[in-house]
Amino acid sequence: MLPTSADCHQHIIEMDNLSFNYGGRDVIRDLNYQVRERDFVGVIGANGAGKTTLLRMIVGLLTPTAGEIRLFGQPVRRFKDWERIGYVPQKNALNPLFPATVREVVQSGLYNNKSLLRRVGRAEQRKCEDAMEVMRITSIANSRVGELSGGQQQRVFLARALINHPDLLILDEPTVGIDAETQKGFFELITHMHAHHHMTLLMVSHDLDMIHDYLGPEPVQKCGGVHFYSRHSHEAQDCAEDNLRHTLI
Ligand SMILES: Nc1ncnc2c1ncn2[C@@H]1O[C@H](COP(=O)(O)OP(=O)(O)OP(=O)(O)O)[C@@H](O)[C@H]1O
Repeated sequence: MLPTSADCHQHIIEMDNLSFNYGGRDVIRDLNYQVRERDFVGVIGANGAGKTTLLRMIVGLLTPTAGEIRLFGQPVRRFKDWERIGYVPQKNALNPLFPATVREVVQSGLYNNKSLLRRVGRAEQRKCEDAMEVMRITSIANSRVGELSGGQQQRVFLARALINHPDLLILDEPTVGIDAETQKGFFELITHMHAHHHMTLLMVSHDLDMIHDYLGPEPVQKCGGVHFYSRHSHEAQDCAEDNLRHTLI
């Protein structure tokens, strides 16, 4: 049977009957949702609805009370390909004495956090310079990251997440504390990466205008107070091509 437009792309994140509670109080209850390759999923909800809790389960920092999450088909607890995923948590406030420079922190994204101060080759330096340029932090490349403002630090962590061109980018309120111009540039960048480079994105945001403009007016799924908005890049065209390939092979 030929794939339909709904199923011709790999599931990147699968959440099956997922629940989480803190001390017996349900935060996420019985969530079933799949993020497919090339989806851009926006997660909206009031403060305390459970959005950060959900992202922390997806990246393996919290264990579900019930149900399962799979990443690229693997249960999270067995998943090893973390370099395929860029994750920027909410509020990365750093100790002012944190010794690394902006450049070193951005470069560390190449090594999945294994070594902050490892030597890098020319191609890797180029990637780092590109990521810093995109996030407009080149002029502070040699500053100690602990001494920067919250918004500047956030841009450093975004550059670090982008440096590897991850297959899946997970962002928890990525533009909080960032000035309007950089915010606009950042949204242009991620929507471009979605539409033209087919990156898969999962983003928690309170920016309803951006979510509605890019992802549409209605959520595709709701779980308690957590609402999911979604848009797929080039769905019809890609799937028509895939169907054709299936027919020809
Ligand atoms: N470690 C914890 N122990 C107990 N309760 C917690 C813990 N962390 C979060 N909570 C509670 O779980 C609920 C969900 O929190 P979560 O941070 O996931 O919400 P959120 O939707 O991301 O909120 P916000 O928009 O404010 O970031 C909140 O009521 C919060 O108080």
